[in-house]
Order: sequence, then structure tokens, then C-alpha cells
Amino acid sequence: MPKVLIIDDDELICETLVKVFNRMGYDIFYQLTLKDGLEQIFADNIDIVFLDVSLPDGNGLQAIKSIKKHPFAPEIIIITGNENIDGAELAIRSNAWDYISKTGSMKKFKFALDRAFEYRKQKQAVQSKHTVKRDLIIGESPLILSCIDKVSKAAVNDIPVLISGETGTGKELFSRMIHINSKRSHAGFIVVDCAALPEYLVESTLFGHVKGAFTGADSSKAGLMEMADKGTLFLDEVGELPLNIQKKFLRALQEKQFRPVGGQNEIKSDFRLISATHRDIGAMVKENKFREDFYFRIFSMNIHLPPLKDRKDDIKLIVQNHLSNNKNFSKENLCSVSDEFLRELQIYDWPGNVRELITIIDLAQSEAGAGSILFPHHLPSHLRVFNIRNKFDNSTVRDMSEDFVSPAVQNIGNTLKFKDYIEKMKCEYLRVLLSNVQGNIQHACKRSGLSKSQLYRLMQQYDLKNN
Ligand SMILES: Nc1ncnc2c1ncn2[C@@H]1O[C@H](COP(=O)(O)OP(=O)(O)OP(=O)(O)O)[C@@H](O)[C@H]1O
Repeated sequence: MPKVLIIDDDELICETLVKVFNRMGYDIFYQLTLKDGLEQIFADNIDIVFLDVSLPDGNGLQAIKSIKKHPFAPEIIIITGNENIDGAELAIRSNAWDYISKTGSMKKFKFALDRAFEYRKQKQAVQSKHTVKRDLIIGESPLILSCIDKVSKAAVNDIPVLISGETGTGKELFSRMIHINSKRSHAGFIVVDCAALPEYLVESTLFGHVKGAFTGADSSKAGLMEMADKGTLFLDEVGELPLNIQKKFLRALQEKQFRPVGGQNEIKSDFRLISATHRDIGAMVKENKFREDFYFRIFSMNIHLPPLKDRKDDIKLIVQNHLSNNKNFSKENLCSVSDEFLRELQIYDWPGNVRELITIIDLAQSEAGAGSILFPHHLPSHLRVFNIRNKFDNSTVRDMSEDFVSPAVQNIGNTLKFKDYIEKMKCEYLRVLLSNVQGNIQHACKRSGLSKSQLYRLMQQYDLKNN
């Protein structure tokens, strides 16, 4: 929901605008002083500000320039009780969106707000298309482009993001891209792998501890949450976070402060949270294995990364990119790929996704040697076996369908009775089945699901032989 802030010392005006704008679907706040207003603009990523000119602690017009210097500055609409042409000119020259009189009708306020928001949306869409740094994310398929678009949206705000997807789909990579493109990029990107932490270490690793907090705590130690101050905290495999820690974490997220293990004093840390999971957290909530309040907090925005098998067009790009960036080979000794090699990669279903693809390319390269052309026989045998089976199953299905459906289908529109049509189909099915297994009854039973006695009975009925 777009966020609007009113900075005006007249509380009555603020409350009237809050009511009206709320009804229009905006998330709306107000502050009575310039100082409090300026603090909230950047803490809450405000989209549009209604800014009064005469405030108890400063002049709104003079504040515009410094607000606008910020790369994520909101659109500013100046509101004033004493309209004057110089003030209006200064506002527009300082890049304010509009300048309106407080005595104007409510319609004017609503119109200015809607137009400013329309403009902001367009501006962000253009920015997101052109400015997101995505050099490490390879792929041009529509599925991956839509995820990159979400990265650019996530980068211009500060809300928690949950990245979901199978293992190896790039959850950590995408999280880093959000961080790199965000206003927090100058600070750290701190990774916490919740699945790798033993339960007794989770709390102190995240929140830190003071000296003597437990046996072996010989000195105080800062936690990862403190280290992420001003930066991004990446909670990998968030589904593994114990329930009691989720509760403490939620508080830290809301208050932006927490207490280290064994400590008395609260520590402040302002971090952006990005979480990742390969699990269905919604289902875990239903089974009481994950806290609902924590889930709602971390799920403000979701980016679901598609498995590689759903975006096979990207395989060629990833292979080429990985080969040309391989630091183990000099430029003259880079491997190239044959069409057959790429075709094999397209057939496989990639349960380990991009990570598995990269590993397979490395294996094939080391098998082939520097400067070689990669052929299918450089691929590991498990992959080639999978592909052979896949090709065989598909061709069997294709053979059978081409052989027996066509003649029968041609007759549907003729005078065949339903019963006769079914009989014909059964006979054709059995004929093709027996031919494909070259009369091997055992194989025919396995493929058709018929028992031996059923198969013999049908063969007798349709006068078919197994040779
Ligand atoms: N779109 C992509 N383009 C290029 N490389 C990618 C892409 N997606 C993933 N990778 C690479 O694949 C590997 C695995 O990515 P990453 O660790 O981000 O996956 P993950 O989803 O976090 O995996 P896991 O769930 O197992 O932790 C990394 O080497 C990463 O750089």
C-alpha cells in the first residue's frame, strides 16, 4: 500500500486528511514537526509527503532540496495557508510535485495525491527496468525476468522479503541482488544458515551473548543481528528457525532492538530482513510448526524462483556464461559445446537446479580437458541414463499413440457404434503393445498393467499372437 506522510503542525488538518486518504486506500501517517517528519520519511520509505511551509521548527520549502537529494526521495506536495507566488515558484524549482492551498477543496487534495502516486509508480517502473544491477543472474526467460522485476521493486523499498524455491534455484543470489541494488548496499550482507546451526547455538549466534552467559562464554560476543546494522540480514532456510527464537526475532524486527543472551541492556540494530526457504511455510503455519505472526511479518513480499526445468531456454545462456568465466582455463583454452551436448542438457529435469547445472558443466570440462568441445559422452552417466529412459518412454508412448489412435479416430465421424469403436481401440492397443515389446509377455504386462492371464485372454479374444 502506498505510504503518505503529512507534515503539518495543525492537527485538525492532519486528521481530516488521514480520514479522507485512508478511504482512498493509502497508508497514511502524520507528524507535527519538521524534524519528526524528516526522520519518518526515510525510516518508513514514504512515497508521498504533504509538507506544510511554516512549521514550528523550520520551513518546509527550504527542506525540499535536502529531501530530494536522497535516491529514494518521496514526491512532495507543498501545502500552505498563505499562498504566494514566490513560494510556489521556489517549490516547483526545488522539484516539488505540486503546491496547493489549504483552503482549496478536498477534491484538489485527492487529485494531487492520485496524480503524484501515478507519476511515482511510472518512475519506479522505469527505474526498475533500467537500473537494477543483475550481472550475476543469468537468464532471459519470461519467468526469470519477472523475478528480476520483483528484485528491482524490492530494492527500492525496505520491507521484509521471503524468497522461495527449490534448492539451487538462486535464493541466496537473488537476495544479494536485492541488497546490492538497495540503499543499504554500503553496509553488510550477513548470512545466517538456520539449517546449519545447532539449536543450542541459534540464539547466541543471532542475538550475541555477554561474558558468563553460559558455560564457555569467556567473553562477550556480538551476534549476527548486530553485525547487520544498516545492512541486510539474510535468514537462509528460515523454516528451520525454532519457534521460541521466532518469537524473540519478531520482537527484534518490530522494535529494531533486542537483548543479547544473558544481557540486561537492549542493543539497537536497524537491518533489512530477507528470508529464504524451500519449504511451504504456509502449510507449516497450519500445522503449528511455524508462528503465524512471524510468517506474516517476513512474508510482506514474496519472490518465488522457478525450477530450472520450467525455464530450459536459460540453460544455454548459463552454460555459455559459466564456460567463458571459468577461471581454471586460460582464454585460449576455453571449452566450447556441441549442439548434442546442449540437447542432452535440455532433456534432463535438473532436481538440483542451477547449482547442479554448474557442477555438471565443471565435471564435463574436467572430463574433456582444456580447449575441448563438450559432447554428450562427457556428461556423468546418471544424467545420460535418465535421458535414455526419458527418450525411450516418450518414444513408446508416441509410437503407440500414432499407430493406434489415428485409424480409430478417423472412423469416429463415420458409422462406427461406440461399442465397435472401443473394441477396435482395444485390439489396436494390444497389437502395438506386443509389437513394441517384440512379443515379450513379461514386458507387455509391465507396461500395460495387465496380468498374464488377462493378457492371454485378450490375445485370444482378438486373435493376436506374441511374435
Ligand atoms: N539465475 C542464475 N544465474 C546464474 N547463476 C545462478 C542463477 N541461479 C543460481 N545460480 C548459481 O547457482 C548456485 C546456487 O545458487 P544459490 O546458492 O543462490 O541457490 P539457493 O536457492 O540459495 O540454494 P539452497 O536452497 O540449496 O541454499 C550458485 O552458484 C549461484 O550463483
